Amino acid sequence: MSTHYQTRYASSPKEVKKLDTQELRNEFLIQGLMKKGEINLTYTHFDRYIAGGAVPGSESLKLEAIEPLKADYFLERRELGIINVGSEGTIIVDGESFTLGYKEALYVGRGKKEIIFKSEDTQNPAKFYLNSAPAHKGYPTKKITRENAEIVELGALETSNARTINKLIVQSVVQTCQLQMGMTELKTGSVWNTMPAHVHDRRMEVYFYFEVPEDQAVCHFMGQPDETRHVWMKNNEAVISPPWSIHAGSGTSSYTFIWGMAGENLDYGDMDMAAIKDLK
Ligand SMILES: O=C[C@H](O)[C@@H](O)CC(=O)C(=O)O
Ligand SMILES: [Zn+2]
Repeated sequence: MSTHYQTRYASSPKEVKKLDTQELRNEFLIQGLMKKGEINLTYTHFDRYIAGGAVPGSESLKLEAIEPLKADYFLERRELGIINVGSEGTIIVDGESFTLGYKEALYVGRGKKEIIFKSEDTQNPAKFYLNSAPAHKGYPTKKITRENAEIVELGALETSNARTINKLIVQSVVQTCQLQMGMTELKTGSVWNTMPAHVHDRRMEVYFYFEVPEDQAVCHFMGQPDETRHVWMKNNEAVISPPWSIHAGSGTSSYTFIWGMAGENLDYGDMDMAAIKDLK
């Protein structure tokens, strides 16, 4: 078995308020997603969202149904979003091949039985970042690149938050049940993401940081707007954002991250903004 998983239970703002640094990290930080020759998943009890990574080495990797799904195959009652953050690789969905270059995405709908991951060059493997949510219906598989993504420029260099939001798996681009995913790239010299910050109690979210230089870090902010906490993060680490929490970050350099969310609606713009001056 090359598919591994860990479980995270959901927590309330009341308990999170009392956590120390390590306890906070144990609840929300996800490390070790990208291990060569393995699939590493985290099953969260926030909207039963799964986040993880698949890094096929010399052998291809098959996505197996992990025990908590109690399913014959992974996508029996789920949908899947994949973004490649490594070298070129191929995903074979019930015999149909989709090759993903760097930063390209694939949506796979409910009901697809066999998902296989392969790297083109096993020395420089593909790194597939995976998000999955429960699904009520099977929608067609679709590859998404920059050409068919919805791209929005936000922020300014003056406020250190100039960034490009690449909406990849969103309702204007591909039909999904509840999954939404995209990638935000910080402009050189800009370090703040998702600032001004927001919450959306209707949806949970997971951030996966990459293109963080080896000797740099991203300080991720979470918590209710008037009760924030921070989690220091390295390259290729993810962090769970409960639906009641802000999710924003500031880096010691520019970086890129993937956001993914699920819950009550598919409305990306449905956010409750937290004014910067009100943050505590
Ligand atoms: O709910 C949406 C997500 O938090 C992100 O898309 C926000 C983001 O990438 C940014 O502002 O930099
Ligand atoms: Zn958000």
